[in-house]
Amino acid sequence: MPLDIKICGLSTPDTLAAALDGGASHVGFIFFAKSPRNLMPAEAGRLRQAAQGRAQAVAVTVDADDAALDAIVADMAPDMLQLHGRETPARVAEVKARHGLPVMKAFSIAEKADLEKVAPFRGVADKFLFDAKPPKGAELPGGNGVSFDWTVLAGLDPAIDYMLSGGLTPQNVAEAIRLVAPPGLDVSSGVESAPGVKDIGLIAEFFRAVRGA
Ligand SMILES: O=C(O)c1ccccc1N[C@@H]1O[C@H](COP(=O)(O)O)[C@@H](O)[C@H]1O
Repeated sequence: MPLDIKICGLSTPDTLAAALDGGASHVGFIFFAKSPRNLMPAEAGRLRQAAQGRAQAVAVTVDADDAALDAIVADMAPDMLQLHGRETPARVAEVKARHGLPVMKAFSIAEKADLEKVAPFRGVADKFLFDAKPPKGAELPGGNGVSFDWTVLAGLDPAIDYMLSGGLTPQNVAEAIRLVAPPGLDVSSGVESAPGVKDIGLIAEFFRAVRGA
């Protein structure tokens, strides 16, 4: 099965084009005011048009209420919603029913025991994203460029469809693939020259590293 690759936190047409030309299966747009990658829904809606028919456009939200999600869905028309906060299984089910869109639920992982949090979401969320726990005092629940011990994913039920995330870079992605052979990868900070500033060269380097793995 081909490896899913999501380039997340895109905010310009040229870096989005680099992600699509590189072969991204998913492109992510952030809706979180404290993030340097934050977009307004209409802005993401204009950008995401280039991804139509080429990659899944993912709206990344954090404990968003119905009004915020309504605006994102109306103005951006995402293919998928990523819920990156403390959403419960009931809330995930509610969001799916309200918007009729697939949901990727994110989890913060540090040790094997953290994977037990996934069970109540199986059959509710369509996909999972395993990210590192944010560093103490961090403003963002994700997009911190921090990795976790990927080996905790070894032995995970192969029926769990997930993206490995957190601190991936062109330098370490081959090692992540070698260690856990994840079905998908998600990168943001690792393809930036500064927080929130995606770099076309680093995006291309990331795809080269994945292909060479
Ligand atoms: O990237 C952000 O600013 C962000 C904000 C709020 C929730 C999630 C966010 N990003 C997600 O975290 C992963 C990992 O990022 P990184 O590669 O470690 O920088 C990113 O791909 C988004 O899915």
